[in-house]
Amino acid sequence: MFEGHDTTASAISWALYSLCEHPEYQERVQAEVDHILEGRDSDNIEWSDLSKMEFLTMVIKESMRLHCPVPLISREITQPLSLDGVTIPVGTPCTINIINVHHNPTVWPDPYSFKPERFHPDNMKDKDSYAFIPFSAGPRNCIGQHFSLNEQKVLLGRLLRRFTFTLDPDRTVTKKPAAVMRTETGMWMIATPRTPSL
Ligand code: HEM
Repeated sequence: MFEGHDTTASAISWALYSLCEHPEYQERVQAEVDHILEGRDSDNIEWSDLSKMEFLTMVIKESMRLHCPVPLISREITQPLSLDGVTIPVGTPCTINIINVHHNPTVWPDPYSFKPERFHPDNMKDKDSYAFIPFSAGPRNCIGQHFSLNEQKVLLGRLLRRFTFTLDPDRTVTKKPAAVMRTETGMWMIATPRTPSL
């Protein structure tokens, strides 16, 4: 359940949260989805639509950078590791804090701001491949990452086609890092139906 369900549920929730905080980006995603579905008699998102969701993809990645659906992962040192003159012995537990990696200001300027443009391919071409590791990296990285990205695109695309989301002003959203990034008391939103042209 952790890998296949909770992670993607967290990613989708936090992406919607950021889109509530930035209505201009929410409108841009809606315009992209409306454009893709324009003139069709169904809101079904087809396989061939997924690659056209360029801005939504940037939103999803920026949200996973900012909110880190999996906040940290653990490993154990299997061979002596020399780091800045210190040798770390075999058997040492090692935590890779994904939140810190994703908020390093030398790699991600203004790291606490939500800026989907960071993930425009032109802005990513010189980035280190370990700068963005929501799915971990290396031989034991996430086997479901492509599935999850597609699932997020379908879910968010369909939700934003039908509704505009705003945060409930009476409920504060507070992050609670756990095995996945949760909230202290839930993430309350208001979904207002919209009427895009079919
Ligand atoms: C936003 C969604 C997801 C995120 C952020 C995510 C993140 C991760 C991370 C960080 C790891 C490495 C864990 C570690 O080394 O301790 C991992 C491993 C794994 N994930 Fe995902 N995951 C997501 C979705 C999925 C989905 C949808 C599936 C299955 C359909 C999946 C299946 C797995 C499996 C089986 C592993 C273990 C791989 C191994 O140890 O070789 N994940 N995931």
